Amino acid sequence: MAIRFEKVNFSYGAGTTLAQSILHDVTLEMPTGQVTAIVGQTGSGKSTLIQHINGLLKPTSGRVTIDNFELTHHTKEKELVKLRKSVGIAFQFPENQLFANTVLEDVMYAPVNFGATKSEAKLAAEHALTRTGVVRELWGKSPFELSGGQMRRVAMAGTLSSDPSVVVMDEPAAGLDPKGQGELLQLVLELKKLGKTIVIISHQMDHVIAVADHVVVMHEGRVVAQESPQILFNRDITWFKTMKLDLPKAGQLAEKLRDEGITLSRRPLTLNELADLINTEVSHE
Ligand SMILES: Nc1ncnc2c1ncn2[C@@H]1O[C@H](COP(=O)(O)OP(=O)(O)OP(=O)(O)O)[C@@H](O)[C@H]1O
Repeated sequence: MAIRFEKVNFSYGAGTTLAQSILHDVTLEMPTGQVTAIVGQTGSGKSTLIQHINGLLKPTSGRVTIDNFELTHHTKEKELVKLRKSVGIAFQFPENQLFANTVLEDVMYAPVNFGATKSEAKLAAEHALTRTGVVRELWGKSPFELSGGQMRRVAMAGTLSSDPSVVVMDEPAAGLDPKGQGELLQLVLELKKLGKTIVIISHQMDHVIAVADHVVVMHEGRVVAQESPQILFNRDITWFKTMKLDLPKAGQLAEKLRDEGITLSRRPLTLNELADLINTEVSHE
């Protein structure tokens, strides 16, 4: 599913005296079947932007097109059901996404909500939990008994269980240990192989280099770059400083890859390259 933003402006509290203008004239494209990373300093509007992809937020003006669905200020809530089935979002704070009595029930919620029978939903949930590395012993527990990293995996399973064609992840690696981060990046690449369109917000430039085909850079609510990582990471260092991006680390990584003869244009990275990049071990299964 191709995603296109055209001249999107967004204000929280639009039309009130407290209106806060956050997105300014955002025009961008997230290609079908590719991984788009959104980067930018804290408060640049990344989370606000991605909530437009499934209509949780609607543009104050402009429009978002997701395949043939058009989202504008005037789109009615009941029209959004179809869109929400196609677009799954894993939020920045998984604890806000979880609510059911058990892990399994939580992950079954989306498929049931979109019309699956209980047994179909259970199968889908079990599959998603396995895929995100949640061990069976945790399936009967309350999601609120889990560690931060486990909660994130369960929330991710809840996003995947309804098999959306677009998967949006807001800081999915936050709270995961290095091994968990490696597994998460592998999951992103697996989902891409399945043909999904993936949007990932990340502050970690090494992760961006490892998985992204396309990078959107946000600065103070505006898109200031949208290009391949190869082109982006060849920009002048002063540009990254202005955008307050963590370039030193990204720069070193790009340098290291070049030294080792791994060109950024070769996609996907092998598991060894990936492990090396994020300094951890990844499983070869
Ligand atoms: N529900 C809300 N109501 C009012 N203002 C909000 C709301 N959510 C976010 N904001 C404001 O919008 C701006 C952009 O926030 P947003 O969370 O989209 O940025 P971000 O780039 O995702 O930041 P971070 O990297 O810290 O997650 C910030 O100034 C934030 O305070």
